[in-house]
Amino acid sequence: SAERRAPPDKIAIIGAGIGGTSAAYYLRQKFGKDVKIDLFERGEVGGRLATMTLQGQEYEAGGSIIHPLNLHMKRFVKDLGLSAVQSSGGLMGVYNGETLVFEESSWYIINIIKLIWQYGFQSLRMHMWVEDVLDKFMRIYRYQSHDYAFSSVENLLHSLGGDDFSGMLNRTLLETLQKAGFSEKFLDEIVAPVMRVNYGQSTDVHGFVGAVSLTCTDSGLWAVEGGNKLVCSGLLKASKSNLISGSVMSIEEKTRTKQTGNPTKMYEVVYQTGSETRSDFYDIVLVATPLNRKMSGITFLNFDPPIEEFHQYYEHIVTTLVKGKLNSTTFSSRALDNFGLSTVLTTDNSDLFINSIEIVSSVRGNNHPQSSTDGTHVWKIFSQETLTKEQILKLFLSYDDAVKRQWLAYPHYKPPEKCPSIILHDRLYYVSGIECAASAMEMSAIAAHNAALLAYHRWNGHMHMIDQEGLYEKLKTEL
Ligand SMILES: Cc1cc2nc3c(=O)[nH]c(=O)nc-3n(C[C@H](O)[C@H](O)[C@H](O)COP(=O)(O)OP(=O)(O)OC[C@H]3O[C@@H](n4cnc5c(N)ncnc54)[C@H](O)[C@@H]3O)c2cc1C
Ligand SMILES: CC(C)=CCC/C(C)=C/CC/C(C)=C/CSC[C@H](N)C(=O)O
Repeated sequence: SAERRAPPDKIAIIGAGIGGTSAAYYLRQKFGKDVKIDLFERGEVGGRLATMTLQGQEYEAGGSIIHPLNLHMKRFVKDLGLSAVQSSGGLMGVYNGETLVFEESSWYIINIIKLIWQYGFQSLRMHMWVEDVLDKFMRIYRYQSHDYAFSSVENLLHSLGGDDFSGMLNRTLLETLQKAGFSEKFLDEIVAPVMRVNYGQSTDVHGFVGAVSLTCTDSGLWAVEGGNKLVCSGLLKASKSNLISGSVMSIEEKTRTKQTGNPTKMYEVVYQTGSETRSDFYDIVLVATPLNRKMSGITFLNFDPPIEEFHQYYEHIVTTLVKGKLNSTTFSSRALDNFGLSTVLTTDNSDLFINSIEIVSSVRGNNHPQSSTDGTHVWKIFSQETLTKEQILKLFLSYDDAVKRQWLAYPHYKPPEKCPSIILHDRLYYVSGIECAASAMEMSAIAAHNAALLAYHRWNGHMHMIDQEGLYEKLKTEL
């Protein structure tokens, strides 16, 4: 077996969302108990996994749903002793600004007949296309369980399914599905609404994020009881990392003399905590927060060549929770008693001021929308802009309370996509670059695992464990 160098003394991770906390977990697994890991967080542990409180109950405000085949998230929940709850399976409709162009039925067989009647076998074909992408995507778990790492997002995707797979970043979902023979009607009425609810965008996103988004039409979606952010606090604790509440301002490489007397290149991390500015030195640094358009306010000082800048902007999305009685006549001619839908998605119509509206349950409920005798529910609305009072009154006959949270939610996807480097500098790694492929909790966990493996192999000179070609064939026969 390959020789191992002494582990690093100190590692810094910037950002305590799911990316940063899972990086801490995997770094601890790889480098062992003696490495000091500092995790910097300027806001709340969880980042985009956060809850909002409405009338004393907490609801997911950011990352909400998890796919049944998101194996890292599944493993975290198990290892941390948390519980999963199934996401509610109410009925969905699609509104185009004038009418409901599609409505689910509570009868499975009626649903199938409706789908075939309206769209032929396109729904089935779409599921087959998505399952094919997902099948290839699942190979990452095998590669990571054998400790293989990738130095770029493109290499990672290429290892999963070759040129066709990494090439999905370069074509729009629309082009991809049109070429596969899907009709305009199906793309407008089914595919586009799914892109709007999940990524606040259109079918102009690239094919890979399109497929990830469409996996949300699978059954068995779930969430973490008590809130998805519990995974982050659990991983932080399990990794025995040291949380530093502060905002990282700059990173610079400097030569330091360690206790051993050897001059060593380290990164100086300067951060603001309360009114104080402090700094500390690290052997390895992982950045687990988007660097796009200076969103995270981190400056890389005196790097030659300079650390690249990432220009792609993040979509502004507003989550609004309203406890009230829906004005169902905004969407259909039916009164509330007869409405029956718990989710309304929307087509890509610029006159619409919402992307979606759905009934939600509190993170401590059993995730079946709390029953209501008077037609009042808690509704979650996604919109590009903050809703005005007039807009809320258009959606609701009456409401008791409303709260909102704004996000720079996920990248604006515009193929062809050139992903950021994972290796920003010798021992400086970028976890969040994976969001160029798709932004989701599981994607951050995969990127974190990859960055931890990459840092470990590069530290120990195990270059054969990085960007290995033909992994699928190589591992197919191994148990
Ligand atoms: C409204 C919404 C709905 C979503 N729904 C889903 C969903 O249903 N399912 C799903 O899988 N995904 C969903 N996502 C996406 C998912 O939430 C994100 O992909 C994921 O949470 C990103 O995690 P992260 O750790 O990579 O980044 P973040 O959670 O953004 O973590 C980065 C952290 O870094 C901190 N930070 C930034 N700059 C500094 C600094 N200078 N110093 C110190 N700390 C800093 C931030 O405060 C933040 O806590 C949704 C996202 C949003 C916004
Ligand atoms: C990575 C793979 C294979 C699957 C992840 C699928 C997934 C859960 C993607 C999340 C997409 C996303 C950003 C959804 C946002 S809105 C979700 C939901 N409708 C809500 O109510 O919050």
